[in-house]
Amino acid sequence: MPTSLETMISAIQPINLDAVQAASDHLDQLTKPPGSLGKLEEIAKQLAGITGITVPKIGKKAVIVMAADHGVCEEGISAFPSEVTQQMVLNFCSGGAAVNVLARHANADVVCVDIGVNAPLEHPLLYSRKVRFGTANMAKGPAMTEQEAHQAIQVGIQLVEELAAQGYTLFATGEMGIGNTTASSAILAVLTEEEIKHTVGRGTGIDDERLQHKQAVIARAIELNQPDKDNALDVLAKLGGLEIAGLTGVILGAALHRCPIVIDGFISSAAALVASRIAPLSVSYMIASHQSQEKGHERLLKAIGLSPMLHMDMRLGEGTGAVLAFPIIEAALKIMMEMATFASAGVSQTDNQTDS
Ligand SMILES: Cc1cc2ncn([C@H]3O[C@H](COP(=O)(O)O)[C@@H](O)[C@H]3O)c2cc1C
Ligand SMILES: O=C(O)c1cccnc1
Repeated sequence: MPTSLETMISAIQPINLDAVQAASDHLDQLTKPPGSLGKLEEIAKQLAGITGITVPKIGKKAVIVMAADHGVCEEGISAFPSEVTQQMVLNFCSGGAAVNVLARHANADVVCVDIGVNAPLEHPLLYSRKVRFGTANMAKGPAMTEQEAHQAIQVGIQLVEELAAQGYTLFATGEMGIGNTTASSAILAVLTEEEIKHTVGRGTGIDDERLQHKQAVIARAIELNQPDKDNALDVLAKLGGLEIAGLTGVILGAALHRCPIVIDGFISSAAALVASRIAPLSVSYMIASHQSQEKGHERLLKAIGLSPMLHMDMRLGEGTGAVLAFPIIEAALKIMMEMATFASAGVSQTDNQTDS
């Protein structure tokens, strides 16, 4: 691992357990049976631990949508052509994609990043951080060099640093890249030593025949590249995508800046799995938003140690599930701020008759 990345990773701190305890004590004073708000309480405690503040305030919110192309598309593994990636980037920039709508609903900003789209793209709202014009075809050789994977991770880390300086405190992962469920499935298979048939799904909606072909392409890519399962950076470089590497950086950057990072669907979770292997402490900064319908996502979340809060039968990516979770996260903080305590409301906290 490059020393700059090692230094950064060693700067990630564990979450503050005193703040978690203080939040837990406060929750138990509120007018409800202990633990009865379930995951809302877990989120409130996690936010306290992440920020080190019992009842933190949320500043600006952003979903970072990393976009890149995949050389493996020439194998015919998606239901859509690669050109859709660049077309969707312009759609994100003009505010018309699903994630734009849901981000507006959650009062969050969409930060769209060209980290490796296979076309020269320009738009006043686009963050141009291209590492290269798409990956190489992983079925014929490594998708990218380790140096490029590292560069893409740094793009993500630096972007979070920039946004944190502008007052953003809550982040979500999003992505766009035709072919990226292939890359994500391959990463999942290698890092968890899982059989390919359990890690590969239909992505944009391929039929049975194409699904079998997709599995065969992934098997070939793994056989050819021989990624080292104990070296997540090697796996990321050989099988990954530039947007997946960029999101790994976003997750590490959020952990470094003590900000919660909401993880979207299958592809975002592949980036989270890589982050968890490179920097295990980063997991406590992650909040899993939803369970995607993509096959393998449940396994992927389990491998990281995350439990999703929403089951919406969604399978889009872009950060759609993650921004949908923003209002729930804010609701958890409102509970901490606005609920009356047993003492202030004059509500009995114990059954005195049983006690006596
Ligand atoms: C119009 C359109 C919008 C999307 N937004 C996200 N994805 C999602 O689908 C792609 C992954 O599926 P596969 O691996 O099968 O290509 C990614 O771009 C992902 O973000 C989209 C796909 C399409 C077609
Ligand atoms: O869960 C996802 O992120 C997903 C699933 C299918 C296609 N694109 C994205």
